[in-house]
Amino acid sequence: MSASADVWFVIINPTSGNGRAKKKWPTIKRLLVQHGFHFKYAFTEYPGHAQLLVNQYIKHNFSRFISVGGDGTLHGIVNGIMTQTDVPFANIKVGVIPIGTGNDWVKTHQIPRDIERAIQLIKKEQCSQQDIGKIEFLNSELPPVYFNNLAGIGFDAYVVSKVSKHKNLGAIAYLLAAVIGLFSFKNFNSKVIINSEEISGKTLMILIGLCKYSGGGMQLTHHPNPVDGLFDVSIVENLSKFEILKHLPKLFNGKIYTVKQVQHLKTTSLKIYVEPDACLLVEADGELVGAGAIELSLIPKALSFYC
Ligand SMILES: Nc1ncnc2c1ncn2[C@@H]1O[C@H](COP(=O)(O)OP(=O)(O)OP(=O)(O)O)[C@@H](O)[C@H]1O
Repeated sequence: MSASADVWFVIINPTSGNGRAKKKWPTIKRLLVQHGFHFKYAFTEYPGHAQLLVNQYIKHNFSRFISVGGDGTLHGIVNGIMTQTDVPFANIKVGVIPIGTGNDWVKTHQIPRDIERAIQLIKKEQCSQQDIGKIEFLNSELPPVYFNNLAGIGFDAYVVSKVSKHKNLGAIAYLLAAVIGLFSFKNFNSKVIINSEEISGKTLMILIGLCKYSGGGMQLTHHPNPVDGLFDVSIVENLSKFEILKHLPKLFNGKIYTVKQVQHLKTTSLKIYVEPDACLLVEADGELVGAGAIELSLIPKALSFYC
């Protein structure tokens, strides 16, 4: 393979946006050529493939990647960069053409949903560095997972496990899965070690945010900032189903901090212990990544994005 730092590598997830990425690829390819990009490309063939492609192509000197897909595709690319040891993370740059279902990460960075405008933005080659989160599983052999948007344990991960069958409905799928999920999810006991403090009790979910939006436009943490070197943590205590439904609009309008059963904290690291038998799922950037107790740490301004 010809190695070149000047050639872009484009990763397309054909399933993103309910198949829209595959349909739109001929248009995207034509626009990339029109805008003067020299690139190689590959379609992901299975979940997890984006990470392997990035691992592999970094070895061949590629340092500029473009994600054509949604938050899950970008998550794979981020993990491909963070799990390789050939090149310093800071030398790799990522652009995004958002064509997924939720497209939550791009909202924080105001990356246009319009394909040509997204390409023009990448073409400007102006980068911003962003904090990246690392999740380590305390009671299993699973490898660490990195995230660029938001991670969570409990109800939100349960929703992620249910959302795929509704994705044909677009971003509303997350809300629908949340409402349906309410009737089968059971709150759990947790212990969070954060800023030398221990917070224990019955919990609905714990969210660890870097960027503002998740779940198709929900705002689940208070004032997250992807460049401040801090996680914005929401510990959502024992809300009943009725209370969740009552507060539903606050998940979208940024007023979650007004709900008294939600504690907000900022930190660079935390540990979350949960009942071992509850088998609580963990999600990162809308992808299911594991289950059980976790430790999270923040890597300041680890990655550069065209935005
Ligand atoms: N060829 C493939 N077949 C099946 N799944 C794939 C394939 N390639 C990638 N995937 C998986 O598809 C999932 C969804 O991708 P992605 O998140 O980009 O799209 P989306 O779900 O439509 O958008 P969003 O996450 O923004 O709502 C990811 O978990 C990814 O690992």
